[in-house]
Amino acid sequence: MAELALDVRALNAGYGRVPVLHGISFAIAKGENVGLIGPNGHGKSTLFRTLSGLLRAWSGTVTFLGEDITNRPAAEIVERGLIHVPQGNTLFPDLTVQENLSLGAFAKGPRAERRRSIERVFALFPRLAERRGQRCRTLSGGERQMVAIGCGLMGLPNLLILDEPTLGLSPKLKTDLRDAVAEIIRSGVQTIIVEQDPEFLQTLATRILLVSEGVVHTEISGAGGLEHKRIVEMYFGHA
Ligand SMILES: Nc1ncnc2c1ncn2[C@@H]1O[C@H](COP(=O)(O)OP(=O)(O)OP(=O)(O)O)[C@@H](O)[C@H]1O
Repeated sequence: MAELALDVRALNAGYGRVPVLHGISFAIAKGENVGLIGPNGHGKSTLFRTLSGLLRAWSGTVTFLGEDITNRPAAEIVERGLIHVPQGNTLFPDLTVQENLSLGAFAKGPRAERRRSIERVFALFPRLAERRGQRCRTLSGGERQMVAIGCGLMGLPNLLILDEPTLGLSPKLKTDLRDAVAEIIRSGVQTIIVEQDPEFLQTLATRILLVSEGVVHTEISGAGGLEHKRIVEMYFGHA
């Protein structure tokens, strides 16, 4: 069996007494880029919160690069290179683009690389280089999303989790973002991407998991790209 980047086994978690993840299991090999789709409210974000130490697992295990990280502190999980860019606006609104990016490199290893990493983010998103001194509250939605992904990259991820990166973006910005994520993957960063738009995942993911009712319901894979029709069939039951 291929060496695993991430191995999630029988994971249960939820809020208060309400379960959301119902024993979810899946494994991701090193180098694989995986897409995750599924109906709203079926536990995708909850899964990522649990993987990244923001929510306690009730039972089950999460193994990352061969080490058990179940319920480890979030800061430790980030230092190990499992970095989650959550959905929505999570930037510090009164800090500038550059200040927000710098905070993404708070851990010791990434801190030493901070200057180089910022230049890499600016090369990837030239719009941010032009706006490096601008407060994040005045950025457009698309620019904020770029800063959020940039913050994730500043932490030097081994595995970068992007939770609905295209939410609210225009078709043109979606295309630009897809090109940027493709570039991130080419640079050697493995990704898991949650996305409602199958076209966005088509060229980026080599495997797509459908998460429904807190478990992996079904999956499809395709070397060298996934057929749009197969993704739509998986999602809706027909093309
Ligand atoms: N902080 C919270 N407290 C209580 N319930 C929550 C909390 N966050 C999420 N939930 C509930 O957990 C369930 C799963 O939510 P989650 O955000 O994981 O879904 P999702 O699949 O990511 O959905 P979406 O695609 O809409 O982002 C939903 O019923 C949601 O209302």
